[in-house]
Amino acid sequence: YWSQRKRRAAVANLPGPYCAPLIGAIYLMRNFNAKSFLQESRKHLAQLGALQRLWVFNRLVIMSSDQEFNTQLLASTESSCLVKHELYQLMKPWLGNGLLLSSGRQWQQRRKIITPTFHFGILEQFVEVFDQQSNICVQRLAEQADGKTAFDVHSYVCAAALDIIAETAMGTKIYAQQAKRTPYADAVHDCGAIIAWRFLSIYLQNELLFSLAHPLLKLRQSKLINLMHEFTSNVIEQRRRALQQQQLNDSVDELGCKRRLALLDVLLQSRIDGRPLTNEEIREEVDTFMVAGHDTTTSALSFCLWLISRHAEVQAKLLAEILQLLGEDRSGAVSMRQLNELKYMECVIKETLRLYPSVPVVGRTLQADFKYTHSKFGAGVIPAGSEIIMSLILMQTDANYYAEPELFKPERFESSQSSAYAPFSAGPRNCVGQKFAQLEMKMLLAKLVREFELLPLGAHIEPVVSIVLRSATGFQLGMRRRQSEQAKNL
Ligand code: HEM
Repeated sequence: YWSQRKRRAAVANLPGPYCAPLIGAIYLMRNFNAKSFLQESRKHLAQLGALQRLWVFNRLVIMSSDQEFNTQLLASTESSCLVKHELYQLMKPWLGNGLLLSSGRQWQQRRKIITPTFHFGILEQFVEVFDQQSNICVQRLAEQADGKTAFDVHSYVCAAALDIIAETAMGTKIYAQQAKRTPYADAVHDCGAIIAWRFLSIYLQNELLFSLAHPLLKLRQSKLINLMHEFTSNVIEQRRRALQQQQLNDSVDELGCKRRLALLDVLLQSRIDGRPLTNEEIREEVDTFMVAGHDTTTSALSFCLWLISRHAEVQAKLLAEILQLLGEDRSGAVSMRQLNELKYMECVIKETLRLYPSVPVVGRTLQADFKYTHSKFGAGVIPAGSEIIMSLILMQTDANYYAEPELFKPERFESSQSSAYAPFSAGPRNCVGQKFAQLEMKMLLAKLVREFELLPLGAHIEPVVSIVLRSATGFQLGMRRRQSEQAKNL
């Protein structure tokens, strides 16, 4: 237990904004909304530096886009450093104790059974699904590819990403790309926007005050959550029935190898503390993975396609690599080995996630004192109970870590990688779907760029912070079908 005086003394070495008696720096939040958040945070970074302390009433908050501090905290394996920030609890009615929100023993046990379901061998089985669903995405986009009309690519990518996560991790087809509407994806979008709005307002973070001040919005949030839960319960039910009918768990593939079980199959069969997971526990994970598994990759791919459409030289280099490694035959399946060879594409994806990390900010609440060392501030201790907000987006676009940080230059990743780079977070609570996401994004990008020329048409992006990063103007671009090299030479 630290007295208020000792807590103040512990962080006296760090700069911070003016904090008024009793209320602290709460006045700063009046300028924050989804649109202004990035700009405002950049302003504070420029004024006070990458590592700051501030007080909100008696809460001590450390704001860090500092590479040294973030690296040490994220890498820590102490369980006291692995608990998510209180604000994540706003997502609890939606995601329950799924992997993203849970902590302590519960998180540890679940992470242990879930991590192997994203093992290399399983991902290899998924590549076929990535391939087929990407082909459908290409077919759908062909209708837009008139070479002159700007359109928003987000909903196309989103439907493909939804189909992919459902068919791979959940073993269930949901046909989002064939449907006229995707109510589940719309609900994710709307509910995410409400929660992100609440993140930025102190009084709305309180469940009771939110209900009293905005009863209709609270009702809407509950309805959206019910809709999403119904959807995920259906996915589970479908898979449960399929498992019962076909005994898929014992099945072997055509080479006689035992089929590796995907996430939902494992959840349906696992035992924790000697008992199977309850329906509710399974649904929490399915909710978590359905949303974390499609919304993030949709954001990354949308930004990536938009950036490629605005950088002709990057597009040309990318196309050359795709044609060299995958060839021109668009009917053949693309393998995991081929995807792994697409090294320039890897740089394009990395550079996109540097500028526009799908999860721009992550937060923790320290359960014990955290000791750090810093080249400027020396050795220090952040007291237990402090809240840590780590801005990945500010860290990755800081001129102290990157030359010309605002420019899209995939080549910067060809030689070395800065340690001020963590779009998938790092350490024990890093993204469990990182490899999955990279392969999925490579497949979609390879197919789309091989088939279409991406054209710089329509509005500029306007990044806004929701739970994942979005753009207020959407992701507008044009597309034109490429003629094959052979046809051009005739
Ligand atoms: C471009 C794509 C993606 C990005 C940039 C991304 C980023 C991240 C980040 C930054 C975190 C840490 C969050 C925090 O500390 O609060 C995280 C956690 C997580 N991600 Fe991803 N993610 C991506 C794709 C995926 C995919 C495809 C899946 C599932 C298949 C997934 C599942 C998860 C889960 C379950 C966690 C929580 C892990 C834990 O706390 O143990 N993510 N992701």
